[in-house]
Amino acid sequence: MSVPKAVVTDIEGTTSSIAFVKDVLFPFARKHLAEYVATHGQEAAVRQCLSDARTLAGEPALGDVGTVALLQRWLDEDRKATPLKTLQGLIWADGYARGEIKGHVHADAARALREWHAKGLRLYVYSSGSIAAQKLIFGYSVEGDLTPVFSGYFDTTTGPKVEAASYTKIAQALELVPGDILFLSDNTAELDAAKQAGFRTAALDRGEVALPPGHGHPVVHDFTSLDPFAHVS
Ligand SMILES: CSCCC(=O)C(=O)COP(=O)(O)O
Ligand SMILES: [Mg+2]
Repeated sequence: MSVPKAVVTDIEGTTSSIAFVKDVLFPFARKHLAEYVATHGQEAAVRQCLSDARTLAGEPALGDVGTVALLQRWLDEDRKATPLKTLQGLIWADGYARGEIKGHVHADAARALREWHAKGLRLYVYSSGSIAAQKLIFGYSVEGDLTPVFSGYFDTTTGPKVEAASYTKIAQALELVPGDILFLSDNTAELDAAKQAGFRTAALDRGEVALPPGHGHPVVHDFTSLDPFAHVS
């Protein structure tokens, strides 16, 4: 099989540790959510998130305090809801800018992404984190600014990561046939959806969570053992 023309990568559990997202990013957003909404609640982007959250919850009459409580519940449940993800990105922006957060990216992922980019492979991100949040984790990363290696970013505004239609949309946006794109993720439901859309896939098993048995995707433990230039699926 030919070399893929593009790689699309997940973040949490793939380029970056699950522990960083769960133990640093999510608690930071939870801690600052109420204060952020109180301070920025009149800004159009924040009002839109609050309104979208109420619509999504089917509770259009909820006040700001009730909406914050709803968003905190969603955060605790790790709901991949676009208004929550957008707000998280806005809150993290302050943390990154103040130097309170540095984005975790595994050294092997940073090294490989830079090498693949230098060799001309087109690289994209598809994460449930908002596009703004994706640019922050890679822009303020412990491995330096990785944003120059990426040609584009996709988030839940393209669609849920567990639906094949989302990957079809990404392939159309990249103007590539799905079989020319390799998708990397630690989540086999996402990999199944990508495979259903015709993408090539590889599962990252970094040992933080067990992959379900019998998923059928090629498995690698880090990016070092992943060579898209020799990839066969
Ligand atoms: C952009 S870093 C925060 C990631 C995040 O919010 C999340 O829900 C993880 O989603 P992923 O699709 O990267 O597993
Ligand atoms: Mg993931």
